[in-house]
Amino acid sequence: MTQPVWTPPHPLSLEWKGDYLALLDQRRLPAEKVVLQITTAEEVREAIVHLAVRGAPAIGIAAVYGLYLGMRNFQDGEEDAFWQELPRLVDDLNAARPTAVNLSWALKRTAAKVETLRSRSVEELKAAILAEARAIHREDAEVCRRIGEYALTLLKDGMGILTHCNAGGLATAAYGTALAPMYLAHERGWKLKVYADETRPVLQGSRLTAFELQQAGLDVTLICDNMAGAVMKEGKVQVVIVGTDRVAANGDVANKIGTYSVAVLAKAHGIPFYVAAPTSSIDLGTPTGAEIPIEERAAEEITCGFGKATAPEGVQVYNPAFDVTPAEYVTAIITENGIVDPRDKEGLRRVVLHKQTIAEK
Ligand SMILES: CSC[C@H]1O[C@H](OP(=O)(O)O)[C@H](O)[C@@H]1O
Repeated sequence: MTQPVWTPPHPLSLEWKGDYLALLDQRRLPAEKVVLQITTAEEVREAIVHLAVRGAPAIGIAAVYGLYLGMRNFQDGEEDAFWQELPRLVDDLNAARPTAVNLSWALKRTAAKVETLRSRSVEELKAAILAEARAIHREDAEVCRRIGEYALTLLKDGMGILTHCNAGGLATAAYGTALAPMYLAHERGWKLKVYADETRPVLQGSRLTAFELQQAGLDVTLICDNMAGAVMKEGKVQVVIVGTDRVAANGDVANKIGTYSVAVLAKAHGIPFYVAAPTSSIDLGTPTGAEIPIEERAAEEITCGFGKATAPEGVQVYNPAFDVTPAEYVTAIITENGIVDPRDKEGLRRVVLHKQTIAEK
């Protein structure tokens, strides 16, 4: 099993068990902790599509384990069939969700690694896929810790912090991105007061962020999304920190729907708005936020959330799962290689191409 660099104080989103992938089914949280035993690529794809596993880094990690699970039945001597199936399966897993660039980043990284071994046996190729999955999994925990360390330099003991959606341990291998500084601050005895937006329609904030932080003993207050402006106006919040699914080359940020509204409110109240972003979420190949594909999800997430009808039958619904916050509303992007102004294109390139990236250590 891949051990994260540190053991977070809550259930892990995913664990490799040697011959299957254990996924904490996040659709059942917070009421039930159900662990799925995943043994096929199709099961991984379904888990990503239906948010049993979610969060940009976590779906990238899960997808590469899925690639291994989908290729592991090939035998030596079946090299032609192996090389025919690999790109098809990469594309199939990559199509599970369009917005989080970590999904394609993890799959492309693994496919590129395996490509360098084209002359090897099927057994060696399969071993290389699994080794890359475990490396990406392991690196994520270290990346999150470093994001937490940098983010902590922007926070002060006693601050009120608002966050949106879940960019915590349940969205990553261990500690999370936006939540990483909160866990580190807690370990250092700081008293931060976290305001978690419930984050309609799938409620990642109330079901996951509030769950994680409460489990860890942190001071978390749950609010409805439409209360974010009020808590800012009342002086309860001194900083906002969120995760991201994709940062474009010009610093525009795609994140859970509602993030743009929070960013505009933060700007209106003179509150710093930070985005915690592993460099695997920074996509220099996408020029601006306008080119980031925004996933639209089923109307039922809004009209019949968690099985209770709350809208008239047949009503028209618009359900984009993400929105784009223009760089001008982002105070800074916090990565594992440093803190950068989103409008500093050279700065974004620098942190992404940083010689000290975890992968190159
Ligand atoms: C560090 S996770 C980033 C991102 O992923 C979440 O989306 P979803 O729950 O739909 O996978 C949310 O946008 C988080 O901020």
